[in-house]
Amino acid sequence: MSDFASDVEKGTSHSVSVSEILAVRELDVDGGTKDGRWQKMPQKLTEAYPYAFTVSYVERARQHRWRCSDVTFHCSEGALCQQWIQTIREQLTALTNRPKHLLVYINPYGGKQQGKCIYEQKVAPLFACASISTDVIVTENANHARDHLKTEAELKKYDGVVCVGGDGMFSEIVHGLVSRTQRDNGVDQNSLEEKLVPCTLRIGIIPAGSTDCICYATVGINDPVTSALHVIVGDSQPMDVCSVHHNNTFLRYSVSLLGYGFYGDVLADSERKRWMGPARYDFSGFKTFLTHHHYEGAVSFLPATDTLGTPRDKTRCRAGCFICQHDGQLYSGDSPEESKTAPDVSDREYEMGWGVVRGKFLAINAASMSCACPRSPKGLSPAAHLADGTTDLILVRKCSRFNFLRHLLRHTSKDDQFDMTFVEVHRVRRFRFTPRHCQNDSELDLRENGKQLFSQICRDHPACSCSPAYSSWNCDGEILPHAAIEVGVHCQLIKLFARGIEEQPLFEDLANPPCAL
Ligand SMILES: CCCCCCCCCCCCC/C=C/[C@@H](O)[C@H](CO)NC(=O)CCCCCCCCCCCCCCC
Ligand SMILES: Nc1ncnc2c1ncn2[C@@H]1O[C@H](COP(=O)(O)OP(=O)(O)OP(=O)(O)O)[C@@H](O)[C@H]1O
Ligand SMILES: [Ca+2]
Repeated sequence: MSDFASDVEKGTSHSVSVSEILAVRELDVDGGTKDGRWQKMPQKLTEAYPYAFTVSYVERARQHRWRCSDVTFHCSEGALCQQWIQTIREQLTALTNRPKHLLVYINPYGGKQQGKCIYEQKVAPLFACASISTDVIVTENANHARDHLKTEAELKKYDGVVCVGGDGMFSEIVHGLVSRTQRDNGVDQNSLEEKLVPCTLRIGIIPAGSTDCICYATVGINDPVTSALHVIVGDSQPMDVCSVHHNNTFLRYSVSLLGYGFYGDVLADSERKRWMGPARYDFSGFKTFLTHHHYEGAVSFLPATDTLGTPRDKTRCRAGCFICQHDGQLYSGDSPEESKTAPDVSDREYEMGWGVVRGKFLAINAASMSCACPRSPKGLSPAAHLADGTTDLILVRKCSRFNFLRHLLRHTSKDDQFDMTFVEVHRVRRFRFTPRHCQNDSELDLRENGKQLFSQICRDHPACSCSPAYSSWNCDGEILPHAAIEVGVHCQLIKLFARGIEEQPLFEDLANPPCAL
């Protein structure tokens, strides 16, 4: 290496794994790169080493943030410089997991309405630097991306689909891709017993929404540059998907939260206040907390008795998670065949052993992943796993406002939100909810009439303590049209351009090195 000088200070060594190199580009002797970028170089250096190339690579910063950094190598011989560039390019080409052509959907109205600007300023230049070509669609209405993926998109052309937006936009992509995959494979989504076919295309999320909880749980932060870099290096994170049915009819898919009672009411109220932006959830949350409605019904569930983890574990789902690598299964040997026997919702042997809980509930939540977000850094179910084939069913029984507030507050501290007499949590593969007053198919009419009646009464008598008979299900931020639902978890149905949250203790130490004498 004596013919080279790097612009990394002499004496410090720095190694970057090829898998985290984003691109390599040649520099002109005058300091300009062949791709038009310009870089200032000291004159002495250019005289001694007139040839140079720059390597762009992933650098880790605080709180799971990734940044694109450059290091330039100067060289005295042109042929040697070319050889290095060529070799690095060959190494990068050999990385087959990296996407080359992506389909990008931008929601211009999500979150703070910054989607387009975020993509153009922060993400597109990185994709270009990594030689990724894109077809970009700015959505014109809700469900544009879902319907395009479902029916029109020429999926064979792409190595992945990227959405710029929030959890709602991600949900559109999931619905489009999963439905398309089932249709192409002749699978009927209406049957809860059918084993769904996993999607082959990976999904990237460039966060530009209000909650971005999928990004938090899969990357550790909602930062557009970090997410773009995870796409470029071709990361892959499998994820469970819940299917939600009503009377053997498919309603929706869910990947994060299915919430009835508190979170359903917060969402229903907040939808009318979209103009407030992300603050609508805090406003409606406060209002819903004060109304303190409870709902009566029965929850039946199939516990995941054969699973490796529990919702009260201290360990967390992190990059390379052992539990997710084994589909959450307890298995006795190392044979790959054995580890592939993950039960899906279609397995009949699991028909036995259902549990039932009846009562009055303030909230019924099913968290398929932690649902960590800035409002609750550890999430609704801190020990939930991204890809173990289960969801954590959290039942919060009717209790005083004071106790419910204590429970909510624990989502923001280290204290255990499940360690309360009125809260129970079960790790399940499947569950059903039947509201108390639901007896026949006219539930929806009853629900709508009942809701209107009660909301009228409560508007007229704001201080009254009556609770309406029905709440709504919050399904990843969308309201479901039915209260009675049946839910099944489909293990690892989709894959994201992510790797799970990386443990970071080493970085924190390096960033604040101890003083040397
Ligand atoms: C006292 C403070 C307690 C704070 C407790 C906060 C717990 C927050 C847990 C958030 C869980 C988010 C789950 C993610 C669901 C997403 O699929 C979905 C789509 O993006 N987002 C929402 O539905 C958006 C749901 C947003 C829900 C926000 C709830 C805010 C509650 C505020 C309660 C205030 C009580 C104050 C009493 C003085
Ligand atoms: N062009 C559009 N016009 C109106 N709505 C759209 C458009 N494109 C997408 N949508 C819808 O906007 C909804 C909200 O978008 P998105 O998820 O990006 O932001 P958000 O709701 O602010 O964030 P979060 O879901 O994280 O809370 C989605 O459900 C999506 O279906
Ligand atoms: Ca899960």
